[in-house]
Amino acid sequence: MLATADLTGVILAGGAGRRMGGRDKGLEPFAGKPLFAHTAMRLDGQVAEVLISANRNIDAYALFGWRVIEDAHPGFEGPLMGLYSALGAARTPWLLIAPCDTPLLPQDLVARMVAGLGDHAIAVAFDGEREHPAVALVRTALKDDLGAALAAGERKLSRWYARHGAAQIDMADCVDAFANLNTEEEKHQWELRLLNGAQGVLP
Ligand SMILES: Nc1nc2c(ncn2[C@@H]2O[C@H](COP(=O)(O)OP(=O)(O)OP(=O)(O)O)[C@@H](O)[C@H]2O)c(=O)[nH]1
Ligand SMILES: [Mg+2]
Repeated sequence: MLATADLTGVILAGGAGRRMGGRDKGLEPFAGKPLFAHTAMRLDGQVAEVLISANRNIDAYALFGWRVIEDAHPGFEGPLMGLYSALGAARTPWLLIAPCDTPLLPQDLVARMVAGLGDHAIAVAFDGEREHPAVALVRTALKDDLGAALAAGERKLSRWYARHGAAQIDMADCVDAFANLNTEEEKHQWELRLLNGAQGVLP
């Protein structure tokens, strides 16, 4: 069984945020703090190190104290590029990625992902209906394999996972945990829901 010391947590915050007016989504205020900090704080303490995968406003992200990793190839190539860059920066044999815009991920995310990994090299979260490829546990040794896939044009997380026979981690009991705030409207709706009684969901 993997221990805290074996894991690096990575918050993917390097996207273009097109559906949020092109703004840096991770830095958008949400329920009192920047969106990315919700997930980063949740992982902190459950992993050896938290990394922030970002491509803009590096100084603003760095203010929070976590190491910031820029994509190896700039140009908003997608989350697979963020994963590749983080695999190169990690000092542990395993990496757990999570998006910057899912502030409600379960408190015990790390334990759940680790428990369901088995002897796979990748585990991906599953909400009972669909997979969430940006919530995954990945073996750091796959870096070169991913580098070759990227060089061959691959840009889709799920397609690269499929090559390695990823384990599915069933989280059907907490579908709301995967609430994904892509637009200003979604962010607003979730802020209202939390204010109207869902407090306690957030740390
Ligand atoms: N490091 C890195 N992360 C990325 C990149 N593109 C997307 N992501 C992250 O991957 C996760 C899922 O991406 P999306 O929800 O599509 O976010 P986005 O690309 O910023 O938003 P849209 O432009 O509206 O699609 C988010 O946490 C993004 O920050 C990238 O090129 N590099
Ligand atoms: Mg996108």
